[in-house]
Amino acid sequence: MAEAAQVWIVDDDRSVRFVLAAALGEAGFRVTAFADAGEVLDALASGRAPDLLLTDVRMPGDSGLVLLDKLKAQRPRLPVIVMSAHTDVASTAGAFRGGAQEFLSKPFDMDEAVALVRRALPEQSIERAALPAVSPPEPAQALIGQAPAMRELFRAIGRLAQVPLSVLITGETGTGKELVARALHRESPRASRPFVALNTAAIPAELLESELFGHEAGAFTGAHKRHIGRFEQADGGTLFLDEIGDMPAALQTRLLRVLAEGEFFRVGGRELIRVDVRVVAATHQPLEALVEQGRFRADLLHRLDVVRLRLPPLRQRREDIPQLAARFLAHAARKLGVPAKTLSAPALERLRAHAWPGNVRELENVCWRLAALAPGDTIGAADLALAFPDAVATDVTATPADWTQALADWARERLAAGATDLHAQAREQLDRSLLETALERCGGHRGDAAALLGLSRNTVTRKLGSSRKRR
Ligand SMILES: Nc1ncnc2c1ncn2[C@@H]1O[C@H](COP(=O)(O)OP(=O)(O)OP(=O)(O)O)[C@@H](O)[C@H]1O
Repeated sequence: MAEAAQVWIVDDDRSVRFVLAAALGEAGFRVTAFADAGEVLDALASGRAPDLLLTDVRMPGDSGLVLLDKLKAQRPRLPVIVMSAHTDVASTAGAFRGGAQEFLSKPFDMDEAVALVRRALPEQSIERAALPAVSPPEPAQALIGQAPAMRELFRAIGRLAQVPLSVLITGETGTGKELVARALHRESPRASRPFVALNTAAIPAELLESELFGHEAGAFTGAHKRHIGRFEQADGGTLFLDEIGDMPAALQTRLLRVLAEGEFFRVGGRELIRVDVRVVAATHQPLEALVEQGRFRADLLHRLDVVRLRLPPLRQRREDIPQLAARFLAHAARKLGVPAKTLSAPALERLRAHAWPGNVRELENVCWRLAALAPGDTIGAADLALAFPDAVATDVTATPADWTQALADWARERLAAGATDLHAQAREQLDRSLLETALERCGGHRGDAAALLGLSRNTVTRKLGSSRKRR
């Protein structure tokens, strides 16, 4: 039987201990609360240990930061979340420098606190916390992939995690770039230090510099307090820069310098900050093309792109769809508290045929909708309409964009060349491709091929006859 992850809370405020313990207990964690640092050290000395510890800063006796120091000396890999109403520099920067995984400012929202605990826990313990004892072990965020390209990728992650080289991850949106970056971190000697992610495209250009490098109080209008940037937060760990192609030019120059020198000033600051950060960048854009257009610095590309990992789009690894869908359906059912559903063979076949412009994220969303909306235990092909709400996507067997485009190009060319029999030609080719593919899949069995295509056996026989005659 899998055990829930152990979370320890240290706070001298009894009401904080109470509400946190209740929320975390409800989320499936086993929680022990302590009123001061001394109690925690005693418990550790007696051989007990948590999977994660949440500590207040100001407490009678040892402060949370002193406790953090002592804990890190004994258990360097233990994730610690420091919480405080004092979001001043001494507390936040001290917490991160001391090796805290996260900082939680009080007062906090309980959902936020639970989410932070989930994020900070090592994957294995999340798995233990999130799963009811009867479920098969299934890591919440593990990368799934049987396709050859994915297996090759996993091997590369294993090798690359050990060396501190910069990695550039490329792939369409939703292919799992962030998951790969997290895996690189988790498997690396930096695993006990923070993984910090920043989506360059999601932050307004004027705030990006201070988000990355921090700022001093009064550095600009509105900068009331000192702010510790992502580079500093990630010290000793990994900084994941998503959508790096969207970084403004001036900041590219600054980033390049910081990567070369490993040190920087906060915005408006005079203190030179040195950090040890492994940068993993990701992009869905062709950076070489951006370099040619003068929108991305070639020297920055070379610095980030020491090793490149390419994530194939889902439509090029359709063999992974059944396993991914099963995982997402099971996960969604657990989270929604509904019975787990499975996909019928025709439904799965249709999912395999879909073009997946949104890749794994799109599949994940579809599975969540099916888990919530499909009426029975088995999801039939007709139920898929529930998960593809807009008109274009409703029919998941709709022609994939790549060949309709090719067809349109072909038609344009032929029409320009004066052809007048396009429809007959295209239809014959369409019939032939569909029939051959379906027959190949069914080992030549016409009845099965007809069922797969949604045609009668007689129609298939007739079409085969006419297509053979014409060839
Ligand atoms: N191979 C995989 N196995 C399991 N889950 C995956 C896999 N790839 C992606 N996912 C899931 O799909 C979703 C999208 O993945 P992720 O955010 O890593 O993609 P991304 O390429 O970084 O997207 P974007 O380019 O939009 O930032 C996440 O919920 C992730 O957990």
